[in-house]
Amino acid sequence: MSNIRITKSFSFETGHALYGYDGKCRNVHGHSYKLFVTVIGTPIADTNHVKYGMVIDFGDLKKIVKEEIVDVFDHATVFNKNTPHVELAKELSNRGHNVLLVNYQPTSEMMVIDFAEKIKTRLPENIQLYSLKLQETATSYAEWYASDNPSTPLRVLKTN
Ligand SMILES: Nc1nc2c(c(=O)[nH]1)N=C([C@H](O)[C@H](O)COP(=O)(O)OP(=O)(O)OP(=O)(O)O)CN2
Ligand SMILES: [Zn+2]
Repeated sequence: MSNIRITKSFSFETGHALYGYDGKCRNVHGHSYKLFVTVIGTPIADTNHVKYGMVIDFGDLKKIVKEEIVDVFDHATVFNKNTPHVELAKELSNRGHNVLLVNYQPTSEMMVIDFAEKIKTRLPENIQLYSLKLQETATSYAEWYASDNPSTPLRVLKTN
C-alpha cells in the first residue's frame, strides 16, 4: 500500500510580542495565523473497517489539533515567561485576559516547533507527522519537516 500525505488547515487569532526584538513586533500585536498540518501513513486496507480508505479521519486529526493548539492559542496573547513580559502577562491575566506563557520567544519558528511536539504526542502509532506550516502574515511563514528533524538519532551498531 502506498504512503499518502494528507493535510488539514486551521486558523486562529493570537496576540504576541517579541521581547528585545529590534523592530515593530516588539509591541503587543496580533496575527490571523493559518496552520497546515500534514501527516503521512497508509490508507486502512480493511474493507470492514469504518475508516476504510483513510490514513486518519480528517475529523480525528481536527480533534487533536483543536485540543492541542487551536483551543489553547485562539484569542490568547502569548508571552515568553523568561522575559520581563511575564509581569505584563500576570497583570493582564489578573484582569481576566486570556494570556499564555511559553518558555520560548513566540516567533513563528518557535511556535511551529512547540506545535510539532504537541501534535506528535497525540497521533496514533501508525501515523507520522510529516510537516507543519505556520503562516503568520500573508507574506511570512515557518515550516517544520520531520525529515529535517529526526527525533531518534540513528544508533551505530558495532558488528564486533
Ligand atoms: N524570522 C521571523 N521574523 C519575524 C517574525 C517571526 O516570527 N520570525 N515575526 C515578526 C512579527 O511578529 C510580524 O510577524 C511581522 O512580520 P513581517 O513579515 O515582517 O510583517 P510585515 O507586516 O512587515 O510584512 P510585509 O508583508 O513585508 O509588509 C517579525 N519578524
Ligand atoms: Zn507578530
